[in-house]
Amino acid sequence: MTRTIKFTKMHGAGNDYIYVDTTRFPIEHPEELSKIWSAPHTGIGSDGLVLIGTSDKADFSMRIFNADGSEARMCGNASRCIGKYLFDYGLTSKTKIMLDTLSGIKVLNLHLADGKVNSVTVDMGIPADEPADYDGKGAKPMKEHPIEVDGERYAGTTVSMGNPHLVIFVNDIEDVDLPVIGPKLENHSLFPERINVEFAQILGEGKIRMRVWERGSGITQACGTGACATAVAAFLTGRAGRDSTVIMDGGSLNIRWDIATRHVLMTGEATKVFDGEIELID
Ligand SMILES: N[C@@H](CCC[C@H](N)C(=O)O)C(=O)O
Repeated sequence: MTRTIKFTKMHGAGNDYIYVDTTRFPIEHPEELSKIWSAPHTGIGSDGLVLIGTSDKADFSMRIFNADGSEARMCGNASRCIGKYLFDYGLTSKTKIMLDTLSGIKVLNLHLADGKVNSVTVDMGIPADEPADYDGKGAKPMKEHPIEVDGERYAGTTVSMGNPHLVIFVNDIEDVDLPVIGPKLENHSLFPERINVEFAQILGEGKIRMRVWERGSGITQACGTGACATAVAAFLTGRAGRDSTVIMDGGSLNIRWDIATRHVLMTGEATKVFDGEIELID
C-alpha cells in the first residue's frame, strides 16, 4: 500500500531534521526511513528524523533518529523545534510544554514574537558523566580521559546530557581536521556505545567556539546537547563561568548551568524550512 506522509523540515542553528506528527502519520520503521530520507541526493536531506507523538506522562513525546538510523535518547535542537511545531501548528496553546524523551521529561518554555515561536528555552536537566547511567538525580564529578588516536594524544571530558559527549578543548579550532578525527573518536574502543565529539576553543569571557562530529550523523552545523556538554565541561575545567554562548557553524546557543537546581538551561532559535510530503510504500 502506498501512503503519503506529510512532514516539516526544521532546523535549530542549522541542525536540520525531518519532523513527522505520528498521531496523523504513523511510522513503522523509523530507523530505515531516517537513513533513506536523510540522504542528501536521493532523499529529503537532513541530519535525521524526529517523530512527534503522544505521551501518558507528558504533553507530547519525541523520538530522534540519526542519519544512520540509530536512535538517540535526546536532542537539544529538535526539542526546541518541536516546541515551535506544536505551537505554530496549533497542536497546543501552552507556552510551557512537557516533552517525554528517552532521557526523561524535558520542559520547553516558548518565547513568542508576533504570535509565533521564535526561540525556546529547554530545561535539559542535570548533566552526568557516564552515558549509560544518567538517572536525572544527581551530578557526578566529570572524568577527563586521555585518548590516543594515530599516535596523537587528546584529553577529553565526558559529559552526558542524556546522550554521551566527549569535549576536547584546543588552542586553535582551525587546526582540527574534524572529518578525519571525528569518526575515529566516535568509534574509539573507550566508548562502546559510540560518542558525540565536540572540539572547542575559548574565545573570551563566556564565549566558546565549538565544532561537532555527531554520533550517527557526522559533521552537523550545531548540536544542542553538545553545546550544553561543552558549556558544562568548560565550567568544570575552570575555562568558563556558568553562562556561556556556544558558537557553532550554523548559529549560537546560550547555555546557563543554574547553580541552585544544577539544571542546564539551553536557549536558542527554532526555524521552519518548509512543509512537504513523500510517498511511502508499506
Ligand atoms: N543534534 C542533537 C543530538 C542528536 C543525537 C546524537 N547524534 C546522538 O546520537 O546522541 C542535539 O541537538 O542535541
